[in-house]
Amino acid sequence: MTEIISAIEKIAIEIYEAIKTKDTGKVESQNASGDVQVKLDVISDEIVEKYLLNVSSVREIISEEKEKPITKNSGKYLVAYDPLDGSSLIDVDLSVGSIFGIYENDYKGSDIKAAVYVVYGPRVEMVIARDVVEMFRLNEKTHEFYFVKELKLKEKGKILAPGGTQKNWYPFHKEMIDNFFKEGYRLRYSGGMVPDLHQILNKEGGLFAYPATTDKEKGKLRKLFEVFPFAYVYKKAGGEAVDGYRDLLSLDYENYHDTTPCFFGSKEEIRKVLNTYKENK
Ligand SMILES: O=P(O)(O)OC[C@H]1O[C@](O)(COP(=O)(O)O)[C@@H](O)[C@@H]1O
Ligand SMILES: [Mg+2]
Ligand SMILES: [Mg+2]
Repeated sequence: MTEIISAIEKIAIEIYEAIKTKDTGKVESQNASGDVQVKLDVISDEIVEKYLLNVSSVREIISEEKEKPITKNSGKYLVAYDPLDGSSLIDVDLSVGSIFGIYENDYKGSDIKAAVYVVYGPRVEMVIARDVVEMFRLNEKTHEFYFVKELKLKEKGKILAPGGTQKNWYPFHKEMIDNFFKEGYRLRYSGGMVPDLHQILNKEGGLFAYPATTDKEKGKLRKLFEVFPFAYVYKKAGGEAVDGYRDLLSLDYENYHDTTPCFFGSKEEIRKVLNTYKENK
């Protein structure tokens, strides 16, 4: 596992360099989810592949940007990754990220054994979730990551990241979100999953929601590359992560690019989500 983490450190430094220097334009191609790709999606994916395929303990990798996995004939771990999450935000200079789920045997929620994400913002920060959740920061002079703090969620927070197109929210979901705001929660949503979830962890509580909507019954965020890794991080940080009804890490998948509605947050906020969804099943 440590050789995977040191590979991700090198990946983060190289992607950060690419973000600062490369063209943010779009390419003709689309990824496996049908998203239009920006050049940096492709460049970032190539950087991840270059390093991860050279790690002896990695047997297989699969990218959000590719249809199928790349398999070697030895190694213990499977890595599912989003090389550049929120890439459409780069040309407005907002923070973006990379997400890595480290699995054994398969890519079900219960197969995930660790998760790592990187935030490319005013600083570069890396969060590693194993038994606990630890945050590191890049020293841009020495090119080394140094430990900053452990990330823990309190029972309840004060900020809310309500994703999805609001005109397509189910009425009961809209009422639940409105009630949080009536309780005084502050809106904190950038459209970048990584910085939005990183903010809640650093503020020690709150709720991120990307629900089922009338136009996207299964939500938008991808199980293997985005949802299971962050579910692992939030649960290890003392929070919860559900699809509205079930623990996200209890979910299986059918296709590599399956999406799911997802809620990540402090225990109290997730209890409210579960109660609301149960009443409106
Ligand atoms: O623009 P929307 O519908 O709110 O969706 C925002 C979500 O989509 C994403 O940008 C999808 O990420 P990708 O850039 O990897 O496709 C997430 O980062 C973010 O949480
Ligand atoms: Mg993504
Ligand atoms: Mg992406």
